[in-house]
Amino acid sequence: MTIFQFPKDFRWGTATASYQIEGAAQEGGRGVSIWDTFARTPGKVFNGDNGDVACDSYHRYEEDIELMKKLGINTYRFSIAWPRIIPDGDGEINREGLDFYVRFVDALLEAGIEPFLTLYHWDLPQTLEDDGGWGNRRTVDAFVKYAEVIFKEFSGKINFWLTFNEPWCIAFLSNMLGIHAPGNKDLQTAINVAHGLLVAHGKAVQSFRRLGITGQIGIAPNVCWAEPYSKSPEDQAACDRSIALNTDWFLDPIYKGSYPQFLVDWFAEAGATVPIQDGDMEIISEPIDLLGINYYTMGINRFNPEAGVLQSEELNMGLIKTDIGWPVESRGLYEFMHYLQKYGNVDVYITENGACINDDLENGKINDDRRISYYEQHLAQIHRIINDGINLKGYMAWSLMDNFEWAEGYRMRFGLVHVDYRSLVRTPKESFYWYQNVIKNNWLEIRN
Ligand SMILES: N=NNCCOCCOc1ccc(-c2cn(C[C@@H]3NC[C@@H](O)[C@H]3O)nn2)cc1
Repeated sequence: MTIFQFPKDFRWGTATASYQIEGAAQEGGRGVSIWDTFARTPGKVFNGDNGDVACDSYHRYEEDIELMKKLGINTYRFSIAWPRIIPDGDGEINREGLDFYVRFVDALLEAGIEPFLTLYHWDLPQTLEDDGGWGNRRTVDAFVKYAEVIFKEFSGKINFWLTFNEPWCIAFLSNMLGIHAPGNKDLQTAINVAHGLLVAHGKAVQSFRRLGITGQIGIAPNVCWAEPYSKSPEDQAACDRSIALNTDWFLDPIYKGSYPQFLVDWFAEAGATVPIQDGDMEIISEPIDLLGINYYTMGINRFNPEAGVLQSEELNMGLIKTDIGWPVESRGLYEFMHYLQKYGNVDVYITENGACINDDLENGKINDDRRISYYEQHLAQIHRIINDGINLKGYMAWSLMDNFEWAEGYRMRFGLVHVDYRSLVRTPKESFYWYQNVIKNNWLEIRN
C-alpha cells in the first residue's frame, strides 16, 4: 500500500450552498431568487424539481452539524442566501434572515468548525434580475450593500470569505448556454454579467479592506482543464480557449488588471465587447488573499468550428464516468494547479471536488465504492500538488449531503450523506466513513 501524509495544518471540510440545501423558500422573510423562478419554468429543471424543501437544512442545521462533528471536519463551506438578507435585493434588511445565519454560524463555532463563507452561490434576488441583473450597475451596488451587511455582522466569527462561486457558471453557463438561471442564451449578455460580477467582487474586496474585516477573502472559479486531441496548433488553441474562459477570463482581471487579449479578440470577432468603464479594472484588481478552486473533471478537446462560440469540442474518450456523465480523470487537477502558478504561489483551497454517484440504500447502507475510488484518486493528486511546493491549504468535498443539483434536480447525488427527500432522513454513506478515517489520520492510504 501507499501512504500519503498531509500537512498538520491542512484543512479538511465539506461544502454546500444555500439554495441547494436550505428549503424554507417562503419562510423567514426570504425573498424570491432567480432559481425559484427558473425552477418553476417548465422544462428547465429535471422533473420540475425546485428548492422549496430541498434538504430542509433551514430547520435541520443542528442535525447537519452533528453529522459534520461525526465526520470530523474542521472547516465547513456554505453560502448565505442574499434573498434572506435583503429580500428585494437592495432595500430593507430582513433581520429574521440575518438571525438564522447568526444562529447557524454560532452553532458551527460551538462545534469547533471553521465557517468558510460564500457570499454569492447563484441565488440572485429576482427583483434585481428583472432590472437587468449583473449587467446593471444597480446589481453591483446592491451586492456591495449586501456584502457589507454580512461583513459587519460576522467579522470576528468568519475568517474565510469567498465573493462568488464559479463565475463561469454565473456568466456563461447561465447567460450564454442558458442551462442555469436565469437561462439567457446570448454571448454579449454573458460578457456583461461576467464584467458586472467582477466589478462587484472588486468593490466588495475594497469594502472588506476599508471596514477592517477579519480574515481572508477571495473568489472560487471552477476549472475546465482540457488537453488537445492532437499536436495540431488548432487543437491546442481550442483547449487554451476552453481553459481560459473558466479561469483567465476572471483571474487575469483580478491578478493582472486586464482581460486575456486573445479571448477579447476572439469575442470581438463574434461581435461582443467588454463594457469596461473608467476605473473598473483598478477596482477588479484589488488584491485578494486566497483562491477557491472547484474541480470535477477534465476533457480532451479539439478544434471544431461548429462547437459553440469557442469552437472547442470535448471528445468522449471512453473513460469511466460518474453518473452525471463526467469523466473520472484526476490528473487534470495536478496539471491545472501548475497552470495556476502563473498568478503566483497563491493560497489555494479546493472548495469543491466530488463525484455524482447515484447509489441508493441497500439494507440500510450505501456502498458507494465508486465515490471512494474517485476521492482516492483526487486526494492522491492533491498530495502530489502539495509535494511540489504549491500552497494548497485545504480540501472541501462536494458535498456533505445529497442536494438540489441545479438543472439536474434531485436525481444527481454528490453527497457523502444520503438524503431521503420524502422523510429527509440523512444516512451516512460508506464514503462518509472512508473520508472520516482520512481526516482522523490526516493521511490517505491507497490500497494495492
Ligand atoms: N465547462 N464547459 N462546459 C461546456 C458545456 O457544458 C454543458 C454543461 O455545463 C456544465 C458545466 C458545469 C456544471 C457544474 C455543476 N457543478 C456542480 C456544482 N458546482 C457548484 C455546486 O453548486 C455544485 O452543485 N459544477 N459544475 C454543470 C453543467
